[in-house]
Amino acid sequence: MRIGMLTAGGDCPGLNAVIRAVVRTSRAEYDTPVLGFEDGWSGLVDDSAVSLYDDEDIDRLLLRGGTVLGTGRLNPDTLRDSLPQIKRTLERHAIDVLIAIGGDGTLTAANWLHDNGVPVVGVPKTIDNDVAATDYTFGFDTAVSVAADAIDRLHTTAESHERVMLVEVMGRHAGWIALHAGLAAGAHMIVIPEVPFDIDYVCKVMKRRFQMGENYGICVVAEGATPAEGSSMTIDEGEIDQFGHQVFTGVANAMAVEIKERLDRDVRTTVLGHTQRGGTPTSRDRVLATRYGVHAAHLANSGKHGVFVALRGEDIVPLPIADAISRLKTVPVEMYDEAASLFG
Ligand SMILES: Nc1ncnc2c1ncn2[C@@H]1O[C@H](COP(=O)(O)OP(=O)(O)OP(=O)(O)O)[C@@H](O)[C@H]1O
Ligand SMILES: O=P(O)(O)OC[C@H]1O[C@](O)(CO)[C@@H](O)[C@@H]1O
Ligand SMILES: [Mg+2]
Repeated sequence: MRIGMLTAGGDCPGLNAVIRAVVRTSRAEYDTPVLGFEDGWSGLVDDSAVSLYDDEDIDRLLLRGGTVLGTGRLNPDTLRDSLPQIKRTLERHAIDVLIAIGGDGTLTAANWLHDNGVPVVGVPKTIDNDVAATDYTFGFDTAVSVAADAIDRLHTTAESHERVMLVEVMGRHAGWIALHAGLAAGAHMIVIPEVPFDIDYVCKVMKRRFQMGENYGICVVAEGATPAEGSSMTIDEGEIDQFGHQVFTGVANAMAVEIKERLDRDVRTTVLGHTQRGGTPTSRDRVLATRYGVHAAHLANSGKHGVFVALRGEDIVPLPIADAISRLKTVPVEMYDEAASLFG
């Protein structure tokens, strides 16, 4: 038995903890060698591989952010056209099963490989927390903690300068980071992709704060938020990049211009960007990533394929990869409405 492993899509804290857990479990309990493919799916297409040993270096990966295997995105058509090369790479290294660690996109590719006769086990990662059928993906807790810490710090400077502060966080289609970080740090307004916003309403919420005697306001905005149809604001739609993702044009900055004009207040924007994906994982993410890695290793070593590891309550369970990609897990409107009770 030989295991192949790769990380694909955006990086996130906890990827190295999965790698460590897979290697340690496979070597210690099954004496199975693990080979890493570098830089996402490209490593499999171009045969860029590295042996992973159960040594001190691997053990110390628990705390380290990013991924020692490297990651990246590859045009989905290029990937699909490369099936013969991928199969050749796997045969060359006598790989019996591939562990693919990634988000909805990576798991879509993993499922396609499985349908094409490649044994695959999936591990759900992403700061976006948008993978269906699992309660949480690792990376999310760290991203929320980074964003909440940043918002905490903005309260005092916003108050000192009597400003409206817009904080743009990641979240292409799902507003999980915005919702959780906004709630955790007491934001006065939260805007998410699932609920198109009305800029007049955002201004009304901020204005009400000033009328009540407060002198500042904080609004958290997910990068993928869009104005409601027919509302009095539009934003430029970015093009689709070579990996199939829309390029964002800066929704928070666009909102800032509108808010400044309408409220005649000082407005500032903070875009947290990739700080949310960097650095050491929180304890919660270390534990989740480690548990995912241990379970993925057991599944791979016992010949269970076409499944991914999912967190359901306190348990890690194997589910068909198809369940993970059946839909994007977005914030339910009722959950957003809970948060909306605190707006203003
Ligand atoms: N429909 C698809 N068919 C084949 N391959 C795909 C498909 N979707 C994504 N992939 C492959 O998986 C890679 C990673 O996907 P994507 O960029 O969506 O990130 P992800 O895994 O969802 O992680 P994250 O959202 O956290 O960045 C893509 O670059 C592409 O190579
Ligand atoms: O690192 P890149 O390619 O700029 O990707 C950014 C995207 O990746 C994510 O961090 C994870 O999918 C999204 O929240 C964000 O839109
Ligand atoms: Mg994704």
